[in-house]
Amino acid sequence: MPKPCLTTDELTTALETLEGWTAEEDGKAVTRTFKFGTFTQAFAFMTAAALTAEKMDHHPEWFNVYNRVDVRLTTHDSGGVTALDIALAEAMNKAAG
Ligand SMILES: C[C@H](O)[C@H](O)[C@H]1CNC2=NC(N)=NC(=O)C2=N1
Repeated sequence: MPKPCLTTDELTTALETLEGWTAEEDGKAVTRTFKFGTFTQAFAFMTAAALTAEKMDHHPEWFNVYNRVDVRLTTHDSGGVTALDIALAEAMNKAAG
């Protein structure tokens, strides 16, 4: 059974405490760009985040160039943002330090 998508109000509230993340215009995903000092730091972040994502069975869409990691989170099974995306976004913020 897929998780329910957050309502617009729930998403707005969640984003208030989620540093750096914004909702896409249609509210179907949340995004953040992480910047690091070096490629090694960016890749270390991706490695830590990947292990967490695998444990959660919830996986990011992301794009890396040198020290930048663009992340998009959505729950494909539900067709929008769910509590799982918020939990993974929080974990990624912690992993980024
Ligand atoms: C079968 C497996 O549990 C599902 O495909 C999981 C895997 N990771 C996932 N990740 C994301 N972002 N959304 C999903 O709906 C999703 N579903």
